[in-house]
Amino acid sequence: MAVYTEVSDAELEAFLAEYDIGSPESFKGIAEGVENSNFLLTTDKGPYFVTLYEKRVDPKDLPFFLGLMDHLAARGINCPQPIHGRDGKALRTLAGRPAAITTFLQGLWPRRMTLGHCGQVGEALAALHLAGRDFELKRPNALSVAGWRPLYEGSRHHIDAPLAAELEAEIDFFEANWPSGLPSGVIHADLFNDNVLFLHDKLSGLIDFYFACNDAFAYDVSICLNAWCFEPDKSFNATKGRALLQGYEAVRPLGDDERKVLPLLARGSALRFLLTRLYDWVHTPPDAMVKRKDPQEYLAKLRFHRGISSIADYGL
Ligand SMILES: Nc1ncnc2c1ncn2[C@@H]1O[C@H](COP(=O)(O)OP(=O)(O)O)[C@@H](O)[C@H]1O
Ligand SMILES: N[C@@H](CCOP(=O)(O)O)C(=O)O
Repeated sequence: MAVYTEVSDAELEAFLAEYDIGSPESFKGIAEGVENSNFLLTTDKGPYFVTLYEKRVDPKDLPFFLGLMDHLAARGINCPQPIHGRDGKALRTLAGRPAAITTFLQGLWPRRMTLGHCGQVGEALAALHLAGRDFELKRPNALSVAGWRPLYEGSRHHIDAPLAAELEAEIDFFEANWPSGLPSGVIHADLFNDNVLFLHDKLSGLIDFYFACNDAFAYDVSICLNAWCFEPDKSFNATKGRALLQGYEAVRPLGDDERKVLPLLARGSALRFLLTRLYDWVHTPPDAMVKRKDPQEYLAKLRFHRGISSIADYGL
């Protein structure tokens, strides 16, 4: 259960008075989620999604995230659209936290990922990359290579020496070999299966833009290959990988420069999620409200990609 902040009736009433979205009928905490407190608000005009931004979201990034959702929604991307109050503002304060209301998207995220999901995710990712090209605000990727060593340093005393040596060698390698000059723009940076909604097997929404930033498009593709194209036994499913890439390239073909470095990027993105999961694993008390995600899953992916030298080796 991840509702960190309780909202009193009086606080909710004062907050909603700023909007023109009808009279509230119910306001329920949403158990899923890790970072923020989320609520389903139903008014006589329909359902809305209310988020109170908790400590891990830097308030200075909120104009980027909310502005991006506005921008993408205006360009036809199915993502939560921030609701603006009568004063024009989408961001205000509720129960002492920065808070916003967005549209509520129908659909469920898939627990089992199919070929059909992978193709649609590829298409949606490319559409997002194209739609974000003229977004004016910028946000550097705080979890790119420069952010990896601090995560490792904060975790190293909790892991065994061989694993520490392996991770340190990976970070040394990437600090010296991270590709630059790739086609870049706004990326989602966390498009995992729990951030994509489907309705009757058709993609109905992309959510959770709170890691979005400016970085290489191909890096975002590599994040999706890792998140969508491995099986529970940790094996890579090349058929799913092909479906994802074909979906992506139907909308935005990858350049030769991007294809060449995809294995390196996939290894890097595996390390990025391994390190954040490891950091959370050792710093989140076992009785905390949130379920910790398994770092081992991403260690296996990292090791897999380390053995790959070209995109053809994946069977793609
Ligand atoms: N705009 C939305 N419309 C409908 N459901 C949503 C919306 N945004 C998020 N959700 C639901 O809430 C859950 C938690 O949202 P998420 O943004 O992933 O939270 P967190 O950032 O706290 O991890 C998602 O798994 C999804 O089911
Ligand atoms: N997708 C990341 C964790 C980020 O959590 P989210 O609920 O905000 O998507 C992972 O799997 O490690």
